[in-house]
Amino acid sequence: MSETTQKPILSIENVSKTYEGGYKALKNVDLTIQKGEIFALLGPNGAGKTTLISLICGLARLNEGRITVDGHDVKSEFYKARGKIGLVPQELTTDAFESVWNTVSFSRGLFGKPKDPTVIERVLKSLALYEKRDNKLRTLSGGMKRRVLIAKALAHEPEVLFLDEPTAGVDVALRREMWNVVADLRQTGVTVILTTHYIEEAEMMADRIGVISKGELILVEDKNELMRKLGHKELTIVLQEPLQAIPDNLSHYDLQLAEDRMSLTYSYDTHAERTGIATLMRLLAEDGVRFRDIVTKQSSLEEIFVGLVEDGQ
Ligand SMILES: Nc1ncnc2c1ncn2[C@@H]1O[C@H](COP(=O)(O)OP(=O)(O)OP(=O)(O)O)[C@@H](O)[C@H]1O
Repeated sequence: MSETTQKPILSIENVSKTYEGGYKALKNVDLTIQKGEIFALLGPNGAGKTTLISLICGLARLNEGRITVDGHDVKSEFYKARGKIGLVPQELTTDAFESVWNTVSFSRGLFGKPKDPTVIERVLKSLALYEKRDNKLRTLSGGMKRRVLIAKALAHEPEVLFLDEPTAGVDVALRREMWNVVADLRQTGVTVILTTHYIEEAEMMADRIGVISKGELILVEDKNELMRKLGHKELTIVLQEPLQAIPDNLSHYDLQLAEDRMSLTYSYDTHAERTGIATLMRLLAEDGVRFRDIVTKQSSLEEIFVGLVEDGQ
């Protein structure tokens, strides 16, 4: 696809953020996002997700590193950069007695864009809100209110949409509705960056996932690749005597012999119907390989996630 050769819609280079008082909330973050991607920034409370979004949107001061949105530097070309961004907050704070149409039109005006009913109509239709355009906000369901937040953020035709914890504090049904809304946004071509605490939410919505922990972007990976890696575990077989080589009848197993030849490590997929462990043990016994102990361990990625979940509690 030609998209990979295009200039990125968002470029974050070596960005750090130290708050007054000396707290370092972000450390040397590098990230490039291509147009049309749906990207999830996953991390526990306090990891730095909001700080990063605030720097991109100009809500916090950027002192270290560089950020561009569609080629515009967020510091030296703030208005151009900001105009490319739609920011969806968690709560609706606008006038409950205002109509859907007026609320969304007003948001467009805030960015200095001329009135354009065709744009507002398109945005409302894309979010299944057009029928409700004359409704006062207070009469809308929770799901509709959340969609109004997205419509407001899209009214000035941004290139990048930020969703800050789109399903925080919502029930299961509404969470699913939000996932569908984000999936539909893909058709509009807008790039979506969302923050979340939940692995399954990132899995449902995103093409790529970035994991942020204690201010560091510790991992950025294609969603499918990440999920594949996540299901892996390691089984270490501690031997009674050193083994010179892996026996031939075990060559199709993903086995590694330790340097001291005193242990074998087998990497397997926990989601697979058969892990192959029982057969492996039988074949080892047939080969006369005797073992002292067996230890299972999650992959390093799994450890990262377990750590994240524990941190987040
Ligand atoms: N204005 C500020 N001054 C000092 N420290 C701050 C400020 N804003 C945030 N922090 C600290 O920076 C760290 C990162 O906060 P941030 O809000 O970016 O995390 P987060 O990943 O968005 O968390 P959450 O999921 O809870 O929103 C936290 O330890 C927070 O206390």
